Amino acid sequence: MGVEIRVEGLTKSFGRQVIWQDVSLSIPAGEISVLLGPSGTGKSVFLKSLVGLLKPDRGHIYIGDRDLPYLPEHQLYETRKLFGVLFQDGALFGSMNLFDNIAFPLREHTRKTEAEVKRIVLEKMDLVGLMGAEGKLPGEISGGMKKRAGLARALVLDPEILLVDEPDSGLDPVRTAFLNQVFIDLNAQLDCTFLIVTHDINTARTVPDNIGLLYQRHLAMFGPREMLLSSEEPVVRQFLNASKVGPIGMSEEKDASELEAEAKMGLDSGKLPPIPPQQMPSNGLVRRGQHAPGAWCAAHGVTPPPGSFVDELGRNWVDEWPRYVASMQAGQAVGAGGVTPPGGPGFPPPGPGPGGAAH
Ligand SMILES: Nc1ncnc2c1ncn2[C@@H]1O[C@H](COP(=O)(O)OP(=O)(O)OP(=O)(O)O)[C@@H](O)[C@H]1O
Repeated sequence: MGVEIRVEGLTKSFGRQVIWQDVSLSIPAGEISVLLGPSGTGKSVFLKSLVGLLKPDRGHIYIGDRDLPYLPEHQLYETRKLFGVLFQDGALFGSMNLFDNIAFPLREHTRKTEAEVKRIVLEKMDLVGLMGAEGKLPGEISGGMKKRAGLARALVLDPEILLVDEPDSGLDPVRTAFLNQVFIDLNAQLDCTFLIVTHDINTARTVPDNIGLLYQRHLAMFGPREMLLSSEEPVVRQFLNASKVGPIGMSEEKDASELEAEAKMGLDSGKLPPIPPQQMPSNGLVRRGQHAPGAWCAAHGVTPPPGSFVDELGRNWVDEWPRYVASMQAGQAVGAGGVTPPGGPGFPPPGPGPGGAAH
């Protein structure tokens, strides 16, 4: 089922440079969370701290009852086995083919036979859509395939937590969309908590169950996707809508006179854009963290902007969702008499679980 990561009062600096301070949040077990923030706000430092590669100045990172920064070396080593990490470039060994790259952690950290190694590696390669590429070298494959190979390797020890650093870096929008679909499908099939650091606003708006935003050495906000997408908080609003108008400027923060000038010019239309439907697993499985579209807004008395939860075919998924779930529960294949996901493969319907309880 994945495990919860509970962070309390975490602070990190390098020399006199404070990266972030007093960061507290709970990353829910089994769900997908995304961490956003302007460049240089310390997102990668946060990931590295979670996995114990960097030591915070103070604060706690609880995985169950283990407080990671204060574990003795041998317990830290054991606890790290709960994590799979996908680094930006996949971090593959250039001289090894994909099979050996993916098999590496199994051969290093377990006593599995070569037959077992082969079964597990092929299973993970299948999960990320890389069957048939076992013999390729990293230099012979595309950037998207490298990321998927790195992902297969991150999954090979069946982690409870998957940390992903900027999966979209160096990928075109189509490859990014494909990789996002892989994350959604994996999260539906595996018992694993996902934390993805990204700059890609489209990913942040459509993939996660929860969003966090680092800004000016603090965690500006962390919570359910719909909460942040309907937030009027200026930094959150500007970042999630990729707007030039707001407190974030070229050099991270704008001064008061710039903000006043923007306000005078009335550059901000005052309207939030619609909340897009959340991406759905392509195999029709319902993910643990998914909730009925609009459930959070309804539970918290928030009126979503007009057009929220309407797909590009004009269907309102607040209404369509119960029919979709019913067709899944009746065992109908997607599209075969049930409700068809919008846009076909690669852009499945929004989703939540039956009952759609809010966070
Ligand atoms: N090992 C280190 N020693 C000293 N400073 C570091 C170290 N690692 C990171 N930093 C500094 O910490 C700050 C945050 O870096 P980090 O890479 O975490 O930012 P980021 O939010 O991931 O940025 P981006 O979105 O551009 O990747 C930067 O100023 C960086 O130079």
